[in-house]
Amino acid sequence: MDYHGFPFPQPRAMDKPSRCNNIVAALERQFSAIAHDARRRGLPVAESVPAIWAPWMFGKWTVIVTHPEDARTVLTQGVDVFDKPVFPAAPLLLGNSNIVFSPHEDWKRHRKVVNPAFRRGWSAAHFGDLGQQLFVRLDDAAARGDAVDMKFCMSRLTLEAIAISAFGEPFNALKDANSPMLKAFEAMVANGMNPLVVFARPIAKLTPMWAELKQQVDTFNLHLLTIIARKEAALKARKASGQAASIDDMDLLDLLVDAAEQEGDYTHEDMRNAVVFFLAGHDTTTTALTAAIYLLDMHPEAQQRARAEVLAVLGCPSTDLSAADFPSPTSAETARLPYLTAVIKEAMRLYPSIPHIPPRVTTSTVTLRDGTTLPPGSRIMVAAAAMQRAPWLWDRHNEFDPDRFLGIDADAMHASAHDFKWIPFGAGQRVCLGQAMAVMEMRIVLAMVLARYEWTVAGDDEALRGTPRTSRAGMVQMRDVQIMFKRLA
Ligand code: HEM
Repeated sequence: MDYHGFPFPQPRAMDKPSRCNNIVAALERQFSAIAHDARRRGLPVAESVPAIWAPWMFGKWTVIVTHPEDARTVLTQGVDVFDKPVFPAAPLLLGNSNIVFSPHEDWKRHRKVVNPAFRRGWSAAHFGDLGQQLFVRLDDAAARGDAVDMKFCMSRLTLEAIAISAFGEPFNALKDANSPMLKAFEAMVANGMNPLVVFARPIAKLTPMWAELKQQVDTFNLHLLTIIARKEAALKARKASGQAASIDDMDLLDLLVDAAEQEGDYTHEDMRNAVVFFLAGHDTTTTALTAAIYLLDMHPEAQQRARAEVLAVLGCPSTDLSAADFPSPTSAETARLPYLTAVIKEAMRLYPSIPHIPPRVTTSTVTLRDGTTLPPGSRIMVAAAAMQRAPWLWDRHNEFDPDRFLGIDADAMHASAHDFKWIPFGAGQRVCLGQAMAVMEMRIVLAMVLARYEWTVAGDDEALRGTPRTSRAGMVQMRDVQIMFKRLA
């Protein structure tokens, strides 16, 4: 079958994403609508998740693949076959050039500068400290018998993780609800990620929200520029005193400042776009952590098994210890938690934070697994969410079963270890840069929570029935997951 940009069935009856609360239901409805439309046109239809289909998205036909072999082709071929197109996601927040959405040529510049910060590993103690800060909130809620909004708590924690680990500056997101940096960030993101702003900018520009958003971006940038100015002054002072700055002592923002200082082709504007790291690493990790906590309640035997593994590694710390004295796993200890790691992988399989890997565009003619030929300039996306729940790829595809990952090297988070059917972090050259950070953060925080509490889901009705609400648009976010924590005896 040849694809020249028009003969694919347009899923006219497709649900509008904004009306779907649940990603599984949304995907099922989308696929059945597409299948119905294709059958009406006499086209062959796969009986479950289609391996390839092409809806009309953002003003263009977009080929979507859900077969692991096609995923491998799309994500691992070089720039001479696939590139990332300029994808104007949240341009007001991210500017026109950034590491996540820029095409190859521009991306290389960004990646070269930030690579060292992500290569040298992360401080387990930082994440342990965040776990202790989280305990203060959870202890308090447990003592009062209050439910905790899990997404809210995890969202604060993951924001703080990036602020400290990558930028060396706390937001105080867990400690201080009125932290200026936190408030500026949350206000900016709420408007900046609004579907109207992301998908229908010309209309958004006509609304008061646009002016408000511009104001919020300015406020956040001002905070960021203040930090940058401090870093620049420190760098200059260090150089003036003849001390060479070692890359090992520099955080992500130090590296960006240094690159801008050395001029080259790295600019102040690029540096300010560092906000992309907050956006890339914050909601994504929040969803994975919230999903894991939720699923561990719905499956008490898995919660107990994960806890037993953690306690064996941590040596059964007394639950009477204060939050500040509670131990956290070291980096080496996190590598001894295979079952917990399998739980994280299974949570990310069922609720991938990024359901469709950002689009690629063909730079030469490409033939897909079933013989479909795509001419240069075709837009294509890999549907991670659909693939990770496809019944023809997974046994009991909608069930939570961490054991399915135990036969695989526990640390293997790359797609090739899973034959490309598990790809929550993407794959190939543009694979998630923050993967190692996110995995370490999730293992440490979940291990600490398991060692101090047991928990149950409280409300809402859909969550109690096993289908927590998830938000729409481009990312999966868990909503209304209310949890009651109880300190372990
Ligand atoms: C569970 C957490 C996370 C998930 C599921 C996730 C997922 C992803 C995915 C699917 C991509 C796109 C890959 C592609 O286009 O092929 C990506 C890219 C990226 N992520 Fe993550 N991410 C997570 C956490 C983080 C964190 C904590 C950071 C940094 C603080 C981060 C930074 C990035 C960056 C910089 C890119 C662009 C990489 C490039 O193109 O060179 N991510 N992530």
